[in-house]
Amino acid sequence: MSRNSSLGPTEYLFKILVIGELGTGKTSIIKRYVHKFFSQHYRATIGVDFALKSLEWDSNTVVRLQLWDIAGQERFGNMTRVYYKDALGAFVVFDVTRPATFDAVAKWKQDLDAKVSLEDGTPIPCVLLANKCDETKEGMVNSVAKMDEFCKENMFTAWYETSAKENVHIDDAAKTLVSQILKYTAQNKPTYLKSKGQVLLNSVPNDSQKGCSC
Ligand SMILES: Nc1nc2c(ncn2[C@@H]2O[C@H](COP(=O)(O)OP(=O)(O)OP(=O)(O)O)[C@@H](O)[C@H]2O)c(=O)[nH]1
Repeated sequence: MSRNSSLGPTEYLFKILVIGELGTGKTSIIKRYVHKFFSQHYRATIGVDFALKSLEWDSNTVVRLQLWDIAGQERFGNMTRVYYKDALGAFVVFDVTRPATFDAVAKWKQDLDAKVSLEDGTPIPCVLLANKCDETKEGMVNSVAKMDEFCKENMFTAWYETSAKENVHIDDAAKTLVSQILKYTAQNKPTYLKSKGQVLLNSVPNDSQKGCSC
């Protein structure tokens, strides 16, 4: 593998939130993505849980995702502002077999956008996950056109039908989210990374940025 510097690849650490109603599959999606594992057993998350996923993005870039698995019941608590602080991306998850969980998506997104934003005031990149697609033969509760429109109205970067059980589209959704964050960080480095408290390790110095950018 070729490296463009003796300093090694640039390493990013991104804080990513996973939010949505109770039992929609947030923990299961993270377990599938990070540990390649699925369990039917349901144990509600209390407060928040964490997982770390490392991605060799390309030969010059390593991305570490710090995944914050936030309990569904937290929408009614007063800790979300604390949990959301300095997040650079988010997934909002709903359960395609329970329309009420889709009805709550806009509330989660509004709560998110009210409490965290990018330096320029725009919402952080956020991907909507229509989870448990393995359980619906007819497909989505909503049509593709309706989902596209909903995402536009609510400023989601993209949406995917996912299944933690059968490992459908989880990697794709994560790639979309990470590429959106990288696009933003590439345009706003280094002040953005500094101000958000992100770790940028082994950064390749350029003319305007000598030495450590941490
Ligand atoms: N069929 C199917 N079941 C799933 C899928 N994802 C999760 N489940 C099941 O749904 C239940 C809830 O999943 P969790 O991952 O614990 O849900 P959660 O969103 O983390 O729940 P809270 O911690 O309460 O917010 C569990 O019984 C899982 O096995 C999926 O893609 N397909």
